Amino acid sequence: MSNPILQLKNAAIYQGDNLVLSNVNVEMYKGDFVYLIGKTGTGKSSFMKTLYGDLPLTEGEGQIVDYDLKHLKEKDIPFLRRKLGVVFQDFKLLTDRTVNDNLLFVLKATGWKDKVKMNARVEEVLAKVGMKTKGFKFPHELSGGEQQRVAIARALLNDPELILADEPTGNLDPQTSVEVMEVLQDINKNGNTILMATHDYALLLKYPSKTLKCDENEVYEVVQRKG
Ligand SMILES: Nc1ncnc2c1ncn2[C@@H]1O[C@H](COP(=O)(O)OP(=O)(O)OP(=O)(O)O)[C@@H](O)[C@H]1O
Repeated sequence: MSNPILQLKNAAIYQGDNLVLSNVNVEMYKGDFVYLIGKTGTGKSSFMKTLYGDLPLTEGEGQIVDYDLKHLKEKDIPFLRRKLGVVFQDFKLLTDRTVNDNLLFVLKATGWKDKVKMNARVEEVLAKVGMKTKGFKFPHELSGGEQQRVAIARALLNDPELILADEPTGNLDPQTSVEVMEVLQDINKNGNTILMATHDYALLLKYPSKTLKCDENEVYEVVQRKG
């Protein structure tokens, strides 16, 4: 088997001095789609934040896309994040510019220079999420589901080895959640690896996949019952 994209061994997740999760052992491989579930406050976001370098890993071992989380330096974080695509519940689009400019902004910030290639890449990722014709719109001219598609397109720009989606459907109605989930399923089928935190059990039942649960300061795999 190839090397894991994500591997945590006996890791502990802290918020400041507060232990949120202990003894975390998780592995993910290329092409996996893994859910992270758990009640509110059980540590899903803290887990995600540790993976993208927003919280330090101080106990246990953690490797993610070839970075060692335990010895991650401040200067490594932008480079780590280039290998990850992070999607948030509240989309986090820049409201003062169009969809195209939101995406071009990220490309510029991550070192792209060639305008022709940049425009082509923007068009390519928008096509992947079914938003090719909406690049000229401002975020406020889009529905929540469309904004989340753009956020997913933004996450795809630098061809990430792992997509971390923290409650990506949390602000969306059930029908729109399914549409966004279809996008995530499509990109997973095309080879992208995805870790998705959610408390939307309807989605889990509709799109069953490996599921990790945060509960009582631990993370463990749960086996879904067949419907
Ligand atoms: N910035 C912070 N400083 C201190 N403690 C925090 C902070 N953020 C979260 N916590 C605490 O860490 C624990 C885990 O919170 P976390 O946000 O990771 O849970 P969650 O499962 O993602 O919840 P939700 O589904 O509501 O987002 C909670 O007890 C919370 O109060």
